[in-house]
Amino acid sequence: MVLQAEEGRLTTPAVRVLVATAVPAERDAVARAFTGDVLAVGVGPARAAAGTATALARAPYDLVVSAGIGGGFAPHAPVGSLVVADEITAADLGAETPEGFLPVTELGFGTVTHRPPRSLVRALAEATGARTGAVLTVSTVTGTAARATALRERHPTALAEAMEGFGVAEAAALHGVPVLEIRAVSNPVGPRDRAAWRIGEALAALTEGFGKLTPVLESWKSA
Ligand SMILES: O=C(O)c1cccc(C(=O)CC[C@H]2O[C@@H](n3cnc4c(=O)[nH]cnc43)[C@H](O)[C@@H]2O)c1
Repeated sequence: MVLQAEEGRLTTPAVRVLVATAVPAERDAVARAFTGDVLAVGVGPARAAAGTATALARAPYDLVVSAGIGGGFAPHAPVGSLVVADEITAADLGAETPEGFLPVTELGFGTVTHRPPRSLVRALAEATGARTGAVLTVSTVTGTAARATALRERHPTALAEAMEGFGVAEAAALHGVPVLEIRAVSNPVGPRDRAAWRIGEALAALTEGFGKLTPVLESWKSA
């Protein structure tokens, strides 16, 4: 490991973190509390993968974080709560069959799940008070109770859904970089009621969570 001279002392270099959000409002909420690189890469897994892969090709990073607001599965992840993913799963990448949904892995292709470093997830949850569980990546925001129930039945540990985590994780995996996903819950997963989304509350929770992140990342890097 290269050592840096800082005020006459030798220190280990800071952990290099890339945070990828979907939209600028999420980027700004993270950047209010966090000094690493924060990029708004766009909405959906494809834009998120492309934007993250481009950033990773330009500079070296130790960790990539997919972050933003998300839908929470009630009652496990209420509005305003923070979720750190112990599993980032593409929930609609596969095939429908008369017998039900088949993930691409059961069709013989690719992957549908990425797992963030367990010790880091645990440490972050302790530091921030976040809940830990699966965060699902969907290309279509869930808009019915039936779909919410089907997703929880298929993914019993799911706490939240969002639209970018799996894309960010695929890009990170291609570059051999560990990944995290952190979501602040703005709305329940279920019947669509966009007017009821508590975006301000969720963005404030995101800022507060990232304010507690840096010491955890520093001790993880040096561990
Ligand atoms: O209108 C605004 O001011 C505003 C500010 C910040 C973010 C937004 C978004 O619309 C972000 C879209 C982003 O949010 C994720 N998301 C949020 N809730 C859900 C959900 O229930 N299911 C899936 N995704 C959700 C998602 O990652 C979107 O990319 C607006």
